[in-house]
Amino acid sequence: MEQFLLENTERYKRLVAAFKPSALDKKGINSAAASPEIVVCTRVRPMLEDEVAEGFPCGVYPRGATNTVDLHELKRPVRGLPTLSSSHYTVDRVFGPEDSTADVYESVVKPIVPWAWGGGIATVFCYGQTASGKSYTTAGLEKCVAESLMGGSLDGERKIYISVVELAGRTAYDLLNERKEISILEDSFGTTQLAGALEHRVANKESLLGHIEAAAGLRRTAPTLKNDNSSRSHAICRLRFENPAMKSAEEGLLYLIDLAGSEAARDKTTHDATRMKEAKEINTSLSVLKDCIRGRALADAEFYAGRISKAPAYIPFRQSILTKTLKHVFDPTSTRSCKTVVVACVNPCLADIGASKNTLRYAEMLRVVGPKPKMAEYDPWVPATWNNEQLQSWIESNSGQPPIDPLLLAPSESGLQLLRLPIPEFLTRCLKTEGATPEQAQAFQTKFWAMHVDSQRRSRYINANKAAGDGKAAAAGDNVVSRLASLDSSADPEPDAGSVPFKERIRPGMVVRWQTRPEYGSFAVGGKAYAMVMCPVHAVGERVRDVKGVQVNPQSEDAAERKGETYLCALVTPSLLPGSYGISLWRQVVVKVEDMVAEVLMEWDEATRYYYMTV
Ligand SMILES: Nc1ncnc2c1ncn2[C@@H]1O[C@H](COP(=O)(O)OP(=O)(O)OP(=O)(O)O)[C@@H](O)[C@H]1O
Repeated sequence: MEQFLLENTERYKRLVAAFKPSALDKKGINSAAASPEIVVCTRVRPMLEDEVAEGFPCGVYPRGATNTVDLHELKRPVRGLPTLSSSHYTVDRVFGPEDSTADVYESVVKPIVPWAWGGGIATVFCYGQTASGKSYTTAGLEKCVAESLMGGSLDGERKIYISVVELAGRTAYDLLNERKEISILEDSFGTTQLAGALEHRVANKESLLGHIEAAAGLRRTAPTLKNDNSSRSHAICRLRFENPAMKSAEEGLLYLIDLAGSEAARDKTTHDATRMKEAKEINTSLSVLKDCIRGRALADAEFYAGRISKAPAYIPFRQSILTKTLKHVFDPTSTRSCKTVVVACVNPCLADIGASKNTLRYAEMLRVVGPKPKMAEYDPWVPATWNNEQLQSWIESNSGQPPIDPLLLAPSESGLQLLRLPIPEFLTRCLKTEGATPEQAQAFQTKFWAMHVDSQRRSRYINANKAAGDGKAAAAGDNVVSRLASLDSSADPEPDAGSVPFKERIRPGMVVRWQTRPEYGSFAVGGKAYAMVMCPVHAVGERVRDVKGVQVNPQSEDAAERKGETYLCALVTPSLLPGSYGISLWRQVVVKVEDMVAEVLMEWDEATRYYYMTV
């Protein structure tokens, strides 16, 4: 084949020069319909000196200022002269041979770094055939990331940790610990852990780049993978950002992934049985990756289109070790917001045109055309329908005291966009308001999310009744579900509650902050104690004892005196998840009204099965 190409180079060049691109069809202009959380771009590297020296022409051409790439193959007909076969591929951004890695970084990667820094998950994949520039691009992007992270331009302080692992077949190795084999495990919370992989804290650019270089060196010189080792394994560089000001908040994650070469399985002539098996595994993992990226993009596109699906989308992330490792990027039940960039690297040399064509096809397939985002009609109970102005006004009047400054929390976001903001970033923005406390920020974030979840539940109920043809129930459902939703919170559901001091409307289920007396001192956590009112002590029988074993209602004169002023309460204590509480129904304490400091609003969260404070 190569001989045929070399013999017809001049003809090929003439045909390419005469090529007239057709007007872009639908696929060339549909970028607005693609998911806003994933950017797919193509990077066509320059021709290398040896490729030029061998006499091969270029076969891949970015089309001017568009997002389209033209690819020209030379076909050998049964009879007659060779002909040109042209195809074009459209992605979100195209980088040509003259674009540097810094250009790629500025355009598509730099915007997602603050996302990870703020507590979100950002992932960059470099995909492509062998020698297309994946490692070159990944290494360059890593340098740019190191500069951004250590340049001081990002908001606040973070502790930065790095780990680098290599996935070869079904085995994972730690590239920062002498290539020790490690396990990819799912813990009891469903989080994927790189069990045994070392994580190194990095405090400056040099140490970060030092670790990256050490990992790259180990990948290059792996004894069992001497030749084109990097093309046969995936390398995952994971940066984790811990926010010391928000210890319980979710950590930000930035993944930079140099994928294995995509063409490995086809090159049968140079591969023995082991290599062929390896190649098959690579192809499977890249194919699963494609399905996962598409699945996630589609789920995101549906979210932005305001569609409420009955069940989470099916994303086959468990089908390969690569996507299992990246579970929280792809798991449809994960509540974490992710942004993804795919750089499809292309070797433009005509000798490698078949593999380039596959790379471009793969990239194009990652661009999901989801449902068209349409702004739903404004509903004051559905945050997903709020534009920026409506969101800001809601924040101002629903965020407690002092009100959170809407310009600091949501300067330009719509309700949907704020729902997608990583939680730590939401909290950080709240705390920029003077006088706002971490408890208030947490409670407000929970309130906003609870409202979104309730609005979805309400829509499902109404849709289900509509589908069953019960219009009356659908209409009534609105009220019933609103009332039920309000009863998932400890807030007094009566409309005038706000104007009555809390001590004058104590009721079962009310949660209070209370001043512990010495006998209950150990129940205060971080200086604060919370309890849920159950009933007045005079209402309980003589056998009832409190958490300390002391009789609650001894019918003494003292207790009789305080009839109605002393309550049997259940302890409310912090639970496993950040910001969550549990109610210990059977650990009861006696609380005097005079010791109750303030009413605290708690909400039940079905998903985590814990209670959270609200405002
Ligand atoms: N944008 C570019 N500009 C200049 N040279 C490049 C560019 N991209 C890649 N190269 C060069 O091309 C060669 C192959 O690149 P690289 O090793 O990054 O490919 P790869 O896709 O990672 O290959 P493999 O899968 O075998 O690891 C290298 O010599 C690299 O320096």
